[in-house]
Amino acid sequence: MSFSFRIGQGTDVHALVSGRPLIIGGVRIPHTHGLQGHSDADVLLHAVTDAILGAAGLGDIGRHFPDNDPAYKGADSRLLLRTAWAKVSKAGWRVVNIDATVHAQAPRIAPHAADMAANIAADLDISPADVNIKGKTNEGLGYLGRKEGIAASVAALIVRRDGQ
Ligand SMILES: Nc1ccn([C@@H]2O[C@H](COP(=O)(O)O)[C@@H](O)[C@H]2O)c(=O)n1
Ligand SMILES: C[C@@]1(CO)OP(=O)(O)OP(=O)(O)OC[C@H]1O
Repeated sequence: MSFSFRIGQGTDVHALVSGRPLIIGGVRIPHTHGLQGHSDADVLLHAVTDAILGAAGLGDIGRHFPDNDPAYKGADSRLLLRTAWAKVSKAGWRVVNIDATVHAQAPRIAPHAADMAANIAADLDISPADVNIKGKTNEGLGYLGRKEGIAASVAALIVRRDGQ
């Protein structure tokens, strides 16, 4: 029996604005500002979605959920992630692990990392132990350091038994 492994990577960035809730990894975090976007602007889930789609060779989030489609206005990004995962798993893939970094000068990510990992693991049908979430400041530098936005970068490894 042989297996094929593929890696994918995803990145995303959204602007921080007042008057929006801050939702990262499906966790609503009390904060002065939230992320702007067509959907709920969950920067981490968008990067995870791109990473699994990329690993499977299925394009990107905008191809599957166009940001000019009214259907996705205010969309819950967990639903988008689950929909993308359904397409990837239909092609026979399983996720081995997810490693993610949220680039945020503020707020702190560490207190919420376990809840974010639990959400992502539930949506990808894996164990929370296979999802690692890290927070990093930008050391005050650039647009991230000025708290004008939050970015995320994600690596995903997927596996499929050959012949499927
Ligand atoms: N938004 C953030 C930023 C950082 N952390 C935690 O602090 C550690 C040090 O971060 P530096 O950017 O100063 O290297 C980092 O490893 C995280 O544990 C965080 O939780 N949230
Ligand atoms: C999530 C989608 C959904 O329309 O919109 P946004 O919330 O604007 O997010 P972005 O990462 O800029 O683009 C991807 C889109 O698919």
